[in-house]
Amino acid sequence: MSDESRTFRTAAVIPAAGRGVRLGPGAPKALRALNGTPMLIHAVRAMAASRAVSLVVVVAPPDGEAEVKNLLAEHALPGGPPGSSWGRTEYLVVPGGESRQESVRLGLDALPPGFDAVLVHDAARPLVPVDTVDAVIEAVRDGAPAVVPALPLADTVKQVEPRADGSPEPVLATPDRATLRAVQTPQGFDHDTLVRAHATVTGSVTDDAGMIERLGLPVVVVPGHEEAFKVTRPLDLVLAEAVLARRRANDGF
Ligand SMILES: Nc1ccn([C@@H]2O[C@H](COP(=O)(O)OP(=O)(O)OP(=O)(O)O)[C@@H](O)[C@H]2O)c(=O)n1
Ligand SMILES: C[C@](O)(CO)[C@H](O)COP(=O)(O)O
Repeated sequence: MSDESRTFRTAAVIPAAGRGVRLGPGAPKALRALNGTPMLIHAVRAMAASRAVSLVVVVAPPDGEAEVKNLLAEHALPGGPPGSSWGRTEYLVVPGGESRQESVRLGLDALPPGFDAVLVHDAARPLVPVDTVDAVIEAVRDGAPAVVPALPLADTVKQVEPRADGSPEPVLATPDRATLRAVQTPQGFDHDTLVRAHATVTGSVTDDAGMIERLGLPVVVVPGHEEAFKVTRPLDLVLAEAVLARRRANDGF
């Protein structure tokens, strides 16, 4: 990182308030364990691993704020426990909302003044490598108002006419796969632009960059990473454990 990076302040907001319905019954998804450690802690460590990130705001399940604070205090984190000011990275916990969008806005509301850039990172993407995090920050620092990491698609994609009754869905079109990307997080934003988007854009979106698109501002893509996949369904847990086992074998971590 250049000298300039010392004056460019970046915070990370981690929405972690979802239930994880698609993962099946159990604790809220972010609190479920991967290799014995809550998914959320992996995600927090992934953000704090970047030297550019000086504050991590965790948006907890609405009834899980105290539990999340305890988890952050119990697990080793770069910069020390929540509230500590002696370390490089500080941590805050706030309660989340009904939707991902609302949870992100509540996390943004908790940010103290003085941040240039904000990352928004799903707790459900616990294994994103630090190089991907840094690539996103770098592109924001270079002037992009919004940056998303993304990967080309491995499958052919069909546009269909959805059928709620379970009957076969008619195919309407086959979009050119070369122009499509599967979008991941952390997504990175100019701070003021993201705050404006959350204050003014109405209607639901599935990612924060979608709000910037609705403002008519540019969003750019940097390469994502296979290990930044989202833990959504039960098989994703198996994959995440396998990735961690491979890291342990390779790095002794
Ligand atoms: N009200 C919500 C809903 C989701 N999220 C967070 O948004 C991220 C991405 O959402 P997703 O993977 O869809 O999580 P869930 O909403 O928990 O999953 P599901 O739709 O299966 O319930 C997750 O880290 C999740 O905790 C959130 O903070 N607040
Ligand atoms: C933000 C996101 O992870 C980017 O791929 C995704 O849009 C979240 O969507 P979900 O339907 O809430 O999983």
